[in-house]
Amino acid sequence: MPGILILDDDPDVALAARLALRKLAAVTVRHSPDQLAAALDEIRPDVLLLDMNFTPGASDGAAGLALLREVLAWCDPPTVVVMTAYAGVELAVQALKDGAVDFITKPWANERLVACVQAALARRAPAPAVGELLGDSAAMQGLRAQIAQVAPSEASVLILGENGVGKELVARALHRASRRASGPLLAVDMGSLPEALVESELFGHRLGSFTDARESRPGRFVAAAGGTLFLDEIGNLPLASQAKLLAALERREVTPLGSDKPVPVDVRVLAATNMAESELFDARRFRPDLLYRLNTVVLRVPPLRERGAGDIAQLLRHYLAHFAQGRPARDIDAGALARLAAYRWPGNVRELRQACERATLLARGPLFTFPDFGLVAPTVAAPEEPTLDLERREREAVQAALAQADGNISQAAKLLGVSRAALYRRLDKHGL
Ligand SMILES: Nc1ncnc2c1ncn2[C@@H]1O[C@H](COP(=O)(O)OP(=O)(O)OP(=O)(O)O)[C@@H](O)[C@H]1O
Repeated sequence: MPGILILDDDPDVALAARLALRKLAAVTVRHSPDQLAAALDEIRPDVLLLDMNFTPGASDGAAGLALLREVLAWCDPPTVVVMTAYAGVELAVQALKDGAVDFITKPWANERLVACVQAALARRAPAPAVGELLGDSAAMQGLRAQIAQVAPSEASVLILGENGVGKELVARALHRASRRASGPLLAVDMGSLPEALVESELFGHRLGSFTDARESRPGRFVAAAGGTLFLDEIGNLPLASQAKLLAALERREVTPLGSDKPVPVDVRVLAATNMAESELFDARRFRPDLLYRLNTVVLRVPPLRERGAGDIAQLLRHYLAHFAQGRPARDIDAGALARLAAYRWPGNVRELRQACERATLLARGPLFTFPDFGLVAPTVAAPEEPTLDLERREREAVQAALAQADGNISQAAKLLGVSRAALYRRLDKHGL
């Protein structure tokens, strides 16, 4: 089960967050920054929910920012979501620049807190070599050249590719090489955001504009001012909200819910989807005018299986060394390397990364063998007695759905009748 660590000196706030989040993950609470290092070591949380002030009366967030930097310097750090007061929007923006993935303003609506942490869990912080898009195949060299070419412009970029191929890394690389690099890069995952919250999330809302709007809140367009807004899983944006997004992009202004005053915005928009292009160009699902606005440049990130054995070997070496945490990593048995290179990798680089973590934890021999990676070899299994073991059935159902959806997480989640985040949790649980 994934883990969440909450660090807040206010016991009431910490308890409220723990109760709201306990269905998502194992939640641990600590109240003092002095306990943080030990807790990270012991729990290895996937997400850290971090308060920004720990001294009575202090509100500048300096303590929180220092802790944030400390946490992100850890090997394989958790994804960090910071908690600020509404008045602390500038602080939130600074935290995003420094590497937090999101912020939540206090007091929060529980639904928003859950959506925000769910998204943070699903996009578990990339490895420290973040942004380093590894791979020397012709396809990856071409992609890096395209990134270098389009990054300095203000053009909207649509990033296409299967789940786990590295679309978010591409977005980060574009931002870093752009003129907005010193501004924030703010990612919004449309796949994990409840439909009812999409517009308030993007455009903000005024106090009382709907039942749960207990405070005014700046939307993501405003929070990303001077930087880049990355709209992930854009294919999940409800049709009703697509018109508003189009208007925001065209007029370069947003109108928060409950307000009639438009606010000018200064962001570059990057979008990504794992949808097949045929689906995306289906006007019943996606407005063509919005699509043309978003796809000034289209970057296609190739699936791992098409990048060749060299890229797979390079990524394996990289992630095995990463998870060895400074200890010498074992070599991979030659037969195993050949099988890994021939494997289909339906979950792409994310699956490879998880397989490396698993192998590092579980391998016992002098060399890594194929079974150490816990991958399901594409062989036809002998018919077996039907099993009543619930865990095993769940694992098999997840594998079958992934195979049927050809590795597409959204589709597999739909087949299973669960959310994407719930599916990610199960993938994690079963080491898939
Ligand atoms: N070329 C690469 N080199 C190194 N690591 C990579 C590369 N591509 C992806 N990764 C790693 O694989 C994981 C998944 O990448 P990322 O989240 O960018 O994929 P994605 O396409 O955005 O996935 P999703 O569609 O599920 O949101 C991350 O841990 C990322 O660091």
